[in-house]
Amino acid sequence: MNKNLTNDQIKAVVQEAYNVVKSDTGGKNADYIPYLANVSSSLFGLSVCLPDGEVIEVGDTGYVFGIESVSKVPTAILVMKQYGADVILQKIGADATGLPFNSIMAILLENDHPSSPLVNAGAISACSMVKPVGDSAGKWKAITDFLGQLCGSPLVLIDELYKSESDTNFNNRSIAWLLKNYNRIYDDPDMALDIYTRQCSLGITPKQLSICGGTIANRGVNPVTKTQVFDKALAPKITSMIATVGFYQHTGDWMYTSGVPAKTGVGGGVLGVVPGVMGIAAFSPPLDDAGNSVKAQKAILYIANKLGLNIFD
Ligand SMILES: NC(=O)CC[C@H](N)C(=O)O
Repeated sequence: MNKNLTNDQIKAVVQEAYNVVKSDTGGKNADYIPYLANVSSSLFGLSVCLPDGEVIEVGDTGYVFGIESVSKVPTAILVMKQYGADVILQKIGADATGLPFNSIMAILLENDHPSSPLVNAGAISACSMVKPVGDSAGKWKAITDFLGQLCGSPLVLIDELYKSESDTNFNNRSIAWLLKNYNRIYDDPDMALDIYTRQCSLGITPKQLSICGGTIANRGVNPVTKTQVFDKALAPKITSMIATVGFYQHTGDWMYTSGVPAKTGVGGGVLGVVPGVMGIAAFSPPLDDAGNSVKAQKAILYIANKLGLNIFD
C-alpha cells in the first residue's frame, strides 16, 4: 500500500485516538489465567512503527505485558522460515475457523489439518515443528532469538504468568493430545505444549510489539535495526493469515470495519500490520467476548479510519 502521510500527521492521529478511546470502560480482563485477572485494567498504550524507523508512542508504551496469542505470529514466521511457506500450509493450514481461539470443535471439524498456526491448535502444532525437533532448550532459543530480532530487543519471560498458565491450561493439554491422535503434532506433545505456554508468557512492551509489526509491514526488514529478519516473500503470507483469523470468531466483522490485518492476545495486546505503511500496537487489558482488547481495537479502528489504512481500498 502506498500512502503519502507525513510522520507528523500520523503522530497527531495516534494522539487523537488515544484521547478519544482512553476513558472507554468496555470489556473485562481475562480471568481464566489468574495472573491476567490482576493486571491493572486502566493501562493503555499505543505505538506505531514506521518504515523509516521512527516509533511513535503514546500512553503506557513501556509496560511489559503478557504477549499471549500474539506470539503465534512470530512462531508461524519462524516455521515458514525453517520449512518454507508451502510446508506450513500442508502440515498446519491457513483457514479461518470462525470459532474461539481454544476451540476443540475446530479440530474435529477440520480433521485433515489444524486450520491455522494463529489459533491454539495450530500454534501448538507450529511449536512442535520448530527446529531443532526433540530439543526443548534449542526450540526455546530459536523462538526467543527470532522474536528478539523481530522486535529489535530481547523479550523476557514473566515467570509468574508462565506458572499461572501452566497450572491452569487443561483445555490446551487436551488440544495437544487430540492433535497427536490425528498425527498433527510433530514432536513430543507435552514438550510442544510447554513451549507454546512459555511463548505466551513472554513479556513485551507496546513499543516492541509495534516494531514487530513494523518488521512485517516492511517486508521482513526491521525498520529500527535495519536487519533483514525474514525473507520478503513471507510477509504477505503471514499478513494473510493474520487477516484471516486474527480476531478469532470476530475476524470478519473486524476486517469489514477496519480493513487492517491485526492479531490479538488475551493479555490485551493487538498487533496491526499495514503493508508498506506501518506496524501498529495497542495494549489495554479489558477484552470483548472473543478475547480481543476493546480499547486496542477501538484505537486501531480510529487510526485506520482517519488515515485511510483499509488494505482493501
Ligand atoms: N487468545 C489468547 O491470547 C490465548 C492465549 C492463551 N495462552 C491460551 O492458550 O489460552
